[in-house]
Amino acid sequence: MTLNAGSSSIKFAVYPVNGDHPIAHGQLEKIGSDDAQLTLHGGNHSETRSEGSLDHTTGLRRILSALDGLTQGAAIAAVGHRIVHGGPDIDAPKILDSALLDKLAEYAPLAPLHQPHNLAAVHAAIAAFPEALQVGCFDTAFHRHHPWVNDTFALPRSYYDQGVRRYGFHGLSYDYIIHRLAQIDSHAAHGKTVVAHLGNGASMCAIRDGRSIGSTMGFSALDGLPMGTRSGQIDPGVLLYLMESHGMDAADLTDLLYKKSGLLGLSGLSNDMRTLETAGTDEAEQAIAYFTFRIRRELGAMAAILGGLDSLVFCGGIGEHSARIRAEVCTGMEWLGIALDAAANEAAADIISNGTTTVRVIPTDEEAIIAKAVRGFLAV
Ligand SMILES: Nc1ncnc2c1ncn2[C@@H]1O[C@H](COP(=O)(O)OP(=O)(O)O)[C@@H](O)[C@H]1O
Ligand SMILES: CC(=O)OP(=O)(O)O
Ligand SMILES: [Mg+2]
Repeated sequence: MTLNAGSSSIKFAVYPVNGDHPIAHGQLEKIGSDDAQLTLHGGNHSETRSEGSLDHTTGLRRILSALDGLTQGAAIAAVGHRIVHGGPDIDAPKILDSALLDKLAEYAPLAPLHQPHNLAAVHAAIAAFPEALQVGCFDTAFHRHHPWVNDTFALPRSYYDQGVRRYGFHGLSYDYIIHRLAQIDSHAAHGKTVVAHLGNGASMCAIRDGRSIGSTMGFSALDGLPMGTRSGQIDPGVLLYLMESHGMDAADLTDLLYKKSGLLGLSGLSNDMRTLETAGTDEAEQAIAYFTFRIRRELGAMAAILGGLDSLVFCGGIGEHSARIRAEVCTGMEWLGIALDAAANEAAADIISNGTTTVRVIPTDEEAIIAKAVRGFLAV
């Protein structure tokens, strides 16, 4: 079984121990809204149902009971978990024992929208499947060998030694995409690639010869692009000002930056791109304009650190499904060798650019990369 708790979703799948096609899979989306949707697929059965308003904990309980029905009580040999933060040392999947779980709990303040839910899922899985192996797969692991200049901040060196580093996230998604790109076009997978993972959380990754050399996310999953409810990059002077002049403390800033900013804050309406694209208000349009502006800006920066660009890949809920956002990101990027093919983009075709830089849409599959890691531990 794989469990992948994102900020607004829980994705899940059940695989046979020695096969890479899930026997059941699905997702609970729009957690935190009053209209969460649970989609289930398994055998001949497919359904989407409204779950109303629920949190991650209740959502996980409903998922486990729905899966029980779909898998007809099949024994669960192992559960693979997406864990957003693995800290400075972890660069590969790990068996989750109690010492490691205690260590991972210490990183919860660094990823408050994710780490507590990821660890709650581990404890729920231990309770539900006490005999199963529990495996952690880390969003940070793919980025752990960044060049030093991209791993540090310009603070006194002791902070780096204490773990104040640029970690980067969405690593399971990037790992999957680069594996998939290697299957589609092995030459491209060895080249200079930028992957834009645009979901409720959004980041971009600069990949050279299959390895991450830069991420727009940094110490936390707040940095870089604006997101559903997160600010993205912000001048730290703003935070000092808010503390000094508005009397805000750490809890106020956490709430502001993680839960009230980004697309939600700018639009005053929603964190959900589908809602913003159809809203038609000036504020919703400005939120979309800021989102795509920051993606283009980071794309230029990443092409600079890569020394050029061979491939741009879109993935994540927005990257995979919004032709409009892909078009707005690509507009004006001819100088980078991108020439959008509008019809191919509308159709979300494999290749959507006619220029020297290949632009692709590749649906990401964090579950597949988790399941692969788990199979490694089961030695099948
Ligand atoms: N057809 C669509 N058009 C535009 N945006 C979409 C579409 N489908 C999903 N999205 C957006 O994808 C985002 C969720 O992405 P996802 O990767 O599932 O989230 P999470 O970061 O929680 O894993 C939401 O903003 C949602 O509106
Ligand atoms: C790290 C992160 O932002 O994850 P998600 O996109 O699933 O919220
Ligand atoms: Mg996600």
